[in-house]
Amino acid sequence: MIPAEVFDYEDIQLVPNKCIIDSRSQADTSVKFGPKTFKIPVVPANMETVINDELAVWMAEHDYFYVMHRFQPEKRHAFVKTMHDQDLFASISVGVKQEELDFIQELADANDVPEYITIDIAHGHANSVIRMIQHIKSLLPDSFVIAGNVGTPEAVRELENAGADATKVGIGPGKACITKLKTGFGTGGWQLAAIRLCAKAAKKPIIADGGIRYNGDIAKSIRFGASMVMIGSLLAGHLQSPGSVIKIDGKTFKQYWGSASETQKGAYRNVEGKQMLVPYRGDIADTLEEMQEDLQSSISYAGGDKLSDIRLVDYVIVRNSVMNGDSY
Ligand SMILES: NC(=O)C1=CN([C@@H]2O[C@H](COP(=O)(O)OP(=O)(O)OC[C@H]3O[C@@H](n4cnc5c(N)ncnc54)[C@H](OP(=O)(O)O)[C@@H]3O)[C@@H](O)[C@H]2O)C=CC1
Ligand SMILES: Nc1nc2c(ncn2[C@@H]2O[C@H](COP(=O)(O)O)[C@@H](O)[C@H]2O)c(=O)[nH]1
Repeated sequence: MIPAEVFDYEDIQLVPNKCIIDSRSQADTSVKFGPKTFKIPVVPANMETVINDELAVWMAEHDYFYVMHRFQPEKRHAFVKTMHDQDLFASISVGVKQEELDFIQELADANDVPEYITIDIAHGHANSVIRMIQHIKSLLPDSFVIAGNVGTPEAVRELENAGADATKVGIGPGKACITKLKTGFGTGGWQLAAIRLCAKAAKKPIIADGGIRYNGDIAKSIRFGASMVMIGSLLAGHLQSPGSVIKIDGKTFKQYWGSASETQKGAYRNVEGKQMLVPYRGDIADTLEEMQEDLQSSISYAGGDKLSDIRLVDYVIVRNSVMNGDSY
């Protein structure tokens, strides 16, 4: 049962503990997720304006997790082969339609086994997703399967019981999302509380997906039980981001659109996302490094020396007042 009392990122402050390290550089931000260990618990969203082949290669080469999107389905098999030819891990997304089941069979027949497969649909607590998890696990048992998206403990349990190795939590908190407005449903506005509820039910890792607006929100996601944090808008404005560059009144932006937007779908049918511009932010390497430095600081404030120490800190609920109009 979902409690009526819920909160989101801006309502929470983590409470500091005594520092036990002499330099933030001593704080270890690395995370084991599935078969591999990554530098930070951050993954760019599997969206067409956030990740592409080139960025995926760069991320894998630099020990960052990535999930390739599923919107050029005909290129996915070659993508897996190309990554493996370069001795890099392959991490792809799939849907749940018949052609996606067939694609899994195709990969299995060719023995091209992606290290990670993310089942990516809007309402992941569905029989179609359970069928897909079981299909992947029977044909590609060595792939680590991430299933989503969900927003309830029941959904996490059911997908885990079906064989998912991790679940992705977040229905409607995304920046380009209009699910809450179009359907009345979702975790938009209480995403952090949803992560907490889902993580308490989970026996396997969860990914917090959507709603990250500041680097500190990554630490908050970890505190409430996430093992990995998926980020769209905050990572869509970079030199390497696939969206086009747009200049308005001397300011530079990049395009960012929802995977369920009219732009992505090419038709106004079951639209639950919009297109928007995000500020240009330069090289993604700098942003990821800043995220790592900020997480190292978070670990030091937690009184620890590793990521999981953030899980142990107290928190206070400050009901939106924390921002006080702050921004940077
Ligand atoms: N995280 C989030 O809050 C959200 C994310 N998205 C993203 O948008 C993209 C498109 O998502 P999605 O529309 O699911 O993908 P698809 O259009 O590929 O739909 C996947 C399948 O699920 C069916 N389906 C979709 N939604 C529902 C539903 N509410 N009830 C029953 N069946 C459903 C579709 O059939 P049919 O189309 O005939 O219904 C289709 O067969 C994905 O990348 C997804 O992650 C979209 C919305 C919310
Ligand atoms: N409701 C919708 N959610 C979407 C859509 N496209 C992507 N998404 C989700 O948003 C996050 C990224 O959120 P952000 O706050 O970091 O920008 C992404 O990972 C998806 O889960 C959409 O069209 N509608």
